[in-house]
Amino acid sequence: MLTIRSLDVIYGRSISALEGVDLEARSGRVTAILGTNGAGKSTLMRAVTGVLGASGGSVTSGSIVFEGQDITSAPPGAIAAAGISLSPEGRRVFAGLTVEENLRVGGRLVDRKRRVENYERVVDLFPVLEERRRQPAVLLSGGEQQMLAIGRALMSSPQLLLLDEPSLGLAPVVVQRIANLIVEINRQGTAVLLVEQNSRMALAVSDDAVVLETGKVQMSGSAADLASDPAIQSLYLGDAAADSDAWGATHA
Ligand SMILES: Nc1ncnc2c1ncn2[C@@H]1O[C@H](COP(=O)(O)OP(=O)(O)OP(=O)(O)O)[C@@H](O)[C@H]1O
Repeated sequence: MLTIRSLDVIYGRSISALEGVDLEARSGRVTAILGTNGAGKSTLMRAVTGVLGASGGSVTSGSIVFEGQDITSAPPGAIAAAGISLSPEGRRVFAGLTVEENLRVGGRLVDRKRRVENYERVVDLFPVLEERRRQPAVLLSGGEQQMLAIGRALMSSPQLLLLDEPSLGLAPVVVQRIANLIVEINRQGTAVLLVEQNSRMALAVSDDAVVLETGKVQMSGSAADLASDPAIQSLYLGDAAADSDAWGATHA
């Protein structure tokens, strides 16, 4: 579905952020990208969604192909139209707009009939958004804003949903809910590419996983294999995470 080959990204003239990155996100699956601060996860998200230029980055070699279409240098609108949608890090809902208006913005690229269907799907997944639909997004809790950000991304009927740090800053019980919802969204047929510092949660909901370190892929494979790998356990699923709670939700 999404195939990234030998991708190199730099910021400015020479700051290397990604080097020779290979990644495959398959249809029907959840793929996790793990890595500590500065590993290159956000850079990869920017490259896939076509917004690298806005932060001074550029692809210097390699390719990003989605459903057979080369999107390596495509503008963000074309990438969205091709079927990729992002729920950004830090949620970034439109604080002054109501919940319903936020969702409508997410559905602006699809026709009215599809928009109504997608709205029904979103409020089925997140009933609280229907209850709060006339309230400004700023009044929602952190977890509800995360649900709104994911819901807004789903409004464009993506084939591939990108989730950038959906657990960031949320309480463990809310992280658990978000994790369950990721599984449900995937079960309904949407492929998911999940960027997470909360490795425990990410590996629990994913089929496949890639570990990035200083811009390079250190390891990739099935999430189950990675979760049982001693190096991953000590580096990403270590005691600090295990002590905090089942989902290691203190990574923010
Ligand atoms: N706009 C930018 N200009 C210059 N360097 C940047 C820029 N954005 C990121 N970098 C550098 O690129 C590298 C990868 O950063 P990136 O933000 O992609 O990592 P990350 O894994 O997403 O980390 P985090 O979880 O902290 O967001 C880092 O060395 C970072 O300092």
